[in-house]
Amino acid sequence: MIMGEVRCRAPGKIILAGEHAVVHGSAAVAASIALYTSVSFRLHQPSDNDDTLRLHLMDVGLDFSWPTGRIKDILPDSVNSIASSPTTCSDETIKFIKTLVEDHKIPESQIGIVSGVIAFLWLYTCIQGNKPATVSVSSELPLGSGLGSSAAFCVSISGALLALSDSSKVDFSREGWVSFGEKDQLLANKWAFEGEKIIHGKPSGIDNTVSTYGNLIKFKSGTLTCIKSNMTLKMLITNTKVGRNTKALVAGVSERKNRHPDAMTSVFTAVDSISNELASIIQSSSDDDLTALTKEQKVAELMEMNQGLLKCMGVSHASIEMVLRTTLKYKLTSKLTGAGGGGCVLTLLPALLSAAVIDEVIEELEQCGFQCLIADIGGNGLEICFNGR
Ligand SMILES: Nc1ncnc2c1ncn2[C@@H]1O[C@H](COP(=O)(O)OP(=O)(O)O)[C@@H](O)[C@H]1O
Ligand SMILES: C[C@@](O)(CCOP(=O)(O)O)CC(=O)O
Ligand SMILES: [Mg+2]
Repeated sequence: MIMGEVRCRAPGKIILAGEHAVVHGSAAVAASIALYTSVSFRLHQPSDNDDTLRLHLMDVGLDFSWPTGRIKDILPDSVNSIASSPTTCSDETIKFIKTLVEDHKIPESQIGIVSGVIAFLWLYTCIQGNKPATVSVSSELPLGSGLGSSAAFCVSISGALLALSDSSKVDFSREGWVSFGEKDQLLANKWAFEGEKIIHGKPSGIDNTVSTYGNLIKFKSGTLTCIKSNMTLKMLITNTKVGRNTKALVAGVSERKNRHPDAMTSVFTAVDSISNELASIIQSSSDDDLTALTKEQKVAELMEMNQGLLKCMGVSHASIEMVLRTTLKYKLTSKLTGAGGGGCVLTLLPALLSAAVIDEVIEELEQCGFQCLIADIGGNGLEICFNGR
């Protein structure tokens, strides 16, 4: 068994209702999707004769390396952190970490990656100190598209770093991909939230939570409720491929709230009701086909209402509206998912919708330059696999 090497993976997510409003205390409903970010983490052995921390970001083709002495010089305090006590990176420390990232040239077109590298360095130094190692990250998720790549990045990295930390209680004897134990999940989720703070500015915590725990969840003010559902929920995910940045969109909604506090509070309250109703519909057991049909129609209506309110928040986009119009031609309901401003849109695919119609919709959307996918909803969360087995 190789004790200095581990792989972890964490899924992306879709938000069925409540994005943005959840940052302001409303309920939201989210599900994990079967697209994963994977991290391989290997601690260097003395025989490697390599005293550097290496980070390979395969999706963007960027490689970073820092001599461990340089990390210690720049971040003398965080290397004394305790892996079992997640802590927030101060604005001042972010500036110090930036100087480490600036050791490397990042093309202007990939500047969004800087916040991810800062989050990585914060998590790494807090959990592993300044040990030399090689970390590689690759993802099946499109980055910056509303499917929670930032959370999957932070969760998979936190999981891998914690698994090889000095205080790790992870059971190394298990084979294949296995879930984390309850305590390890809790800790990985807390650290991932700290990473998300660096990338999102003011995250609600829903993305890291659904990525850690998987399944279908309701989330409100930091509290997670698992949703048990026997309803078949099939969603088409359309990526408009319009790039956007969650941090800027979240900040934009807060600014709108500051300008119109009463109106925006009412919008958030309405979203709260929508999420709660959606959660109870998908939770309720349906015994006959008629009930299933009614439930589906209600879900569609709630999605439509939520989309209207997201537009009120200022996070829709011409490309999103284009997807809405296109799917409406087929009497299908869509809403943006994640931060909006471009990114991905969900379309509810009713259980009785024929495969031919689905193909037709996809073809029309792809002719607009969008990319469509249908992913399994509500699978596993953070998982670990030990190499050499
Ligand atoms: N696989 C990855 N490799 C490098 N950075 C990543 C990866 N996944 C996520 N990130 C970081 O997360 C950012 C995208 O997060 P965000 O804007 O919240 O969009 P989303 O979470 O919807 O994909 C990227 O710009 C990068 O900083
Ligand atoms: C807009 C928000 O509700 C979800 C953002 O998701 P994503 O980063 O766009 O995948 C922000 C949050 O809840 O932290
Ligand atoms: Mg994100």
